[in-house]
Amino acid sequence: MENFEPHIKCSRELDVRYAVIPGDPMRVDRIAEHLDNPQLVAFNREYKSIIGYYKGIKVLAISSGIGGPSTAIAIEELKNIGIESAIRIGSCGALLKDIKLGDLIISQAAVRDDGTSKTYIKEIYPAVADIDLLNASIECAKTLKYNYHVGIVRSHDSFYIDDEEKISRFWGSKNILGSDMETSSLYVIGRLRGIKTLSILNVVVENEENTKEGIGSYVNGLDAAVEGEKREIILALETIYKYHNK
Ligand SMILES: O=P(O)(O)O[C@H]1O[C@H](CO)[C@@H](O)[C@H]1O
Ligand SMILES: O=c1cc[nH]c(=O)[nH]1
Repeated sequence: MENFEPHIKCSRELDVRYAVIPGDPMRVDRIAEHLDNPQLVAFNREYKSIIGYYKGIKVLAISSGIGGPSTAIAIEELKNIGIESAIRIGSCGALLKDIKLGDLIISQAAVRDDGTSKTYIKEIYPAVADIDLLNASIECAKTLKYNYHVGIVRSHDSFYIDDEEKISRFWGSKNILGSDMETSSLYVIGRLRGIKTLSILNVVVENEENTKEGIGSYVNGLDAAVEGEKREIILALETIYKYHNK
């Protein structure tokens, strides 16, 4: 009998090593457009999954939902079904002014300003990308001629707190490139469980732009952030292809 994981509702029978992980379940459908023979696997809670092929390589696309807790559950259950490498394709706010809408941030490491990863291990344990996936993605981004930045991001838990602007300015002043809500959990828990991880982020809010308005225009499909999303999908899939064939 197939042993389905309780939240993601996927099993080892999928026989897949690579996962692409957006936060938003709707982004899974947009990943499907880049795969051959995409098939819906499951849609339970925030976890929507499809399986398909990219240039002959089997890939699972599965949403993580928002934040560390749901991401942690996804990583744990993906490990159980045999995933070896996972690339997040997320959206983020830029913390520096030369990083523009639709630019990609290839996250080398993350500031652990989330709660979830701290429940696993103390903050002196670093949140860093897998070096092979990181290098492959940089090479692919160069070949594709995308606008990209490589550096450290900050993952946080609270979107609408009163002093978010002040906090963002502080981290920007420390040369942190952008902020999201999942990269640090992905990197720490992935590392602890032996899954190679990388997080590629699409800038949907520029530095000092109003966060709510920026995200609103992204979800309404109005601007360069939509092109950025397409690019991060292609970059993640090309990275898997390059890494697989190294
Ligand atoms: O677009 P996703 O991948 O969900 O990423 C970002 O968007 C959500 C907030 O709008 C958070 O999950 C944040 O990390
Ligand atoms: O500003 C932003 C935009 C997206 N996601 C975040 O976490 N912050």
